[in-house]
Amino acid sequence: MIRVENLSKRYGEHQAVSDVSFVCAPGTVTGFLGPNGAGKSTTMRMICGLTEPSSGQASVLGVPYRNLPNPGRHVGVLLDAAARHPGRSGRETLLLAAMMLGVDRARVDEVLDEVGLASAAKRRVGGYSFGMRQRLGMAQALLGRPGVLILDEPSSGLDPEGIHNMRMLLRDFADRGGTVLLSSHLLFEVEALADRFVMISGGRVVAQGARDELLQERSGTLVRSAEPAQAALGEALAQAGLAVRTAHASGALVVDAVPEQVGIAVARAGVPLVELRAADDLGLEQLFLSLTGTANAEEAKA
Ligand SMILES: Nc1ncnc2c1ncn2[C@@H]1O[C@H](COP(=O)(O)OP(=O)(O)OP(=O)(O)O)[C@@H](O)[C@H]1O
Repeated sequence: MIRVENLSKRYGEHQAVSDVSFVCAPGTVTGFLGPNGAGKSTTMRMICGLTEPSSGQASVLGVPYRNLPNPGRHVGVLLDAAARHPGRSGRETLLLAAMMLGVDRARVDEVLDEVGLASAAKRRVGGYSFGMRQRLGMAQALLGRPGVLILDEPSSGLDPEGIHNMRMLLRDFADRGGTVLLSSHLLFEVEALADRFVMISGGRVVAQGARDELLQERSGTLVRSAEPAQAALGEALAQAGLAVRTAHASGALVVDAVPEQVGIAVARAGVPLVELRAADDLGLEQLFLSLTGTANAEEAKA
């Protein structure tokens, strides 16, 4: 379990993160999404005790990260894949980490295998590609058999096969009861994997929830009555103060409300319906772009 409560971070005049709150439950993958500069890394660093929040708090497994005894045995963290000693081999890097964590050496070969780095394990990290460093970072995060994973842009630099394998690995991890928080600025990287999404823009959470919740909340309700009752339907919606966003040629209306609100309004007016459902004309990608803006937050700031 990861709990983030009203986290904020100010750098001088710049508010990098504002009042961010969310919870990641065991058995789920949470996709933390936002454009460059949105505040994802800063939030994750605050969760892991690497950046001091200006206000608010975060806990992992019920306590602040810094209070976890031997945190690597509980939480696997991948924040900066580039930060590895270039002169050591991948295997040496992990053997050292295993010694510090107090895990057996056999686990090193297990995780090298899991992330697909076994064949390059004896090569110096300095010669690794960015994607290979990401794999190594992932291996290190998994080393202590943690129950929680906090991963900043873990897919960046990976080839399609690497992305696929990582998705499988993380899905399996969550299905066995693990908690995963992973960030990305690209929706497609996490869309197929995440159970919940936290969307952040300009340091603020602009939406959060499961895919269907997010779409349902914002895409409205499609409602249609048989021809003779169409006027009555329009009146019933107006009386209930529900706005019609789109009127389709078929007579169907898309209303800015959840299906329950529309259902109650038309039932009160006694209007017979032939269709009532969540409108699905808005995809997650469109929602993400509309909420976070297509512009790069760093560029917008400049
Ligand atoms: N140490 C720091 N000092 C000053 N400003 C910082 C610092 N770290 C981050 N920022 C600023 O805070 C904002 C949020 O940055 P952050 O790295 O958290 O965003 P991000 O969503 O992770 O972006 P990216 O996808 O580019 O990594 C940015 O405007 C960034 O310039």
